[in-house]
Amino acid sequence: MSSAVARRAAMPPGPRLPALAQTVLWAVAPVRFGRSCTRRYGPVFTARILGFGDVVYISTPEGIRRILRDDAARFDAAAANESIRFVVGEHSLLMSGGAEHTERRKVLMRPLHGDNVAAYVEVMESVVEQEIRRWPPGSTVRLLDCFQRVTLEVMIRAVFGITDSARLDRLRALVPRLLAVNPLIILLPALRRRFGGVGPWAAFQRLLAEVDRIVIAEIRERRARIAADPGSRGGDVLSLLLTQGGENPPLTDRELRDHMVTLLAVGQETTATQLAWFFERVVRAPGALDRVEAAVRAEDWKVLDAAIHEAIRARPTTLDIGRVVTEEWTAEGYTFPAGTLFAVSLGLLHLSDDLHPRPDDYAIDRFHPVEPPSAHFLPFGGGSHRCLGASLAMVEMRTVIAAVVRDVRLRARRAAPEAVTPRGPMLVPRRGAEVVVVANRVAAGRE
Ligand code: HEM
Repeated sequence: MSSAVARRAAMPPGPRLPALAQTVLWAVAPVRFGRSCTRRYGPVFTARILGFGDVVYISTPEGIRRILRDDAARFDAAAANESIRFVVGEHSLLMSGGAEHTERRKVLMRPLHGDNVAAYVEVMESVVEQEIRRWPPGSTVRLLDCFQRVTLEVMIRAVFGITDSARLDRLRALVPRLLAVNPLIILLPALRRRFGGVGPWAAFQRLLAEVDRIVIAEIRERRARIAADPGSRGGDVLSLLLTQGGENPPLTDRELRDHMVTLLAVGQETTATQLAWFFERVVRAPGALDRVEAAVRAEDWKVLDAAIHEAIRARPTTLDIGRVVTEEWTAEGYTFPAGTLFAVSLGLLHLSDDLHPRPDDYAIDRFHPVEPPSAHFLPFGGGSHRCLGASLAMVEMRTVIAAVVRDVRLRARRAAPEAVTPRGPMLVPRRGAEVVVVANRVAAGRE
């Protein structure tokens, strides 16, 4: 037996299909592919994905806890994020590990802390109100597009603190194109060539350069403005990063740029997509929308959070997070060599029949009044890489949902659930969460 065959024999079982066929199934319908492999081979299986090689999927609570917490020092998250280094930059939190990661995280933690985030609610309310006014009664709206606009606006104003209207307009146009980066250039480094200035890489480079110019110009101007008048500092994340005290040396323009683009890359589409899935689920589950409306009226935030958590469980925006093990590691009856790539599948954990009975049903009571054990539900990951924007995301989702259900009555455009469809790194509702606006108290022109 060759050593490659021997190594593969020692790996967890997985589909025998050729790598190309597995890659196509994984790329077209990742949730269906993951769930059918789990049913057949169990919660630890090996898939062969072109561009990545053997990928070990793991969705047991014990395995996930060990990778994210107990044995975290033996796992490298940055290596698994390598494919997006060219977007987020070398100073990004996503590109660091160990002590360097701890340092970078500390820097970003304070501005994204719950107390600061509460100050963004006013901006969020005004942004969502403006969006809702554009939904005339009787019309069909694609909520994913609407919430993309809302979360981008919140990001530009509350996180970047940009008020210059020319810059705002330009970023509004550029960012969606930047985030819709052609997945082929993420997966296939060989395509990252300029080919004489034509093709997806050259186009992406031009886009990134323009976003960088705007972000760096904003950083420089803000730095100068705050230096001239410290009282002009805003409460946004960029201003807080520019003025943080302590022993740390001030952040360079490039470091700030990488932090800001990272927040944009990981925070905007996730929240928009999760909001779209929330309504896609809630308008279809019998009684769920009424329950959410009653909770908002009664300011019963526990029920609203339960409804949000259940939507995240039932419709994850990404199926897994990547880790590369840096030394031999024994778990789940296998010994994995250093360099093994793991897909830590929070999505498959949340869809497990054993841990969440009838996982395809949307049921708010799964999370209320008693929540499932924390090892069975990790919406924002865990351990040293746990989502830094969890407070911001939860506050934003509560605020947006509360505003929508207070003023608007929605119903599903079609009874059938929308299919889960990959779009870039996100799993989105195929029709963009289409709903019909039954009534709207604030639609433009009604007063
Ligand atoms: C519903 C929305 C969101 C979900 C479901 C979500 C989920 C996650 C998950 C599962 C991770 C862990 C990744 C890992 O361990 O490798 C993560 C990391 C991260 N998230 Fe979020 N996220 C959301 C929104 C946000 C927002 C709004 C921001 C900030 C503006 C943000 C910033 C980050 C950052 C910076 C990390 C990297 C943390 C680190 O590596 O130390 N996220 N997120």
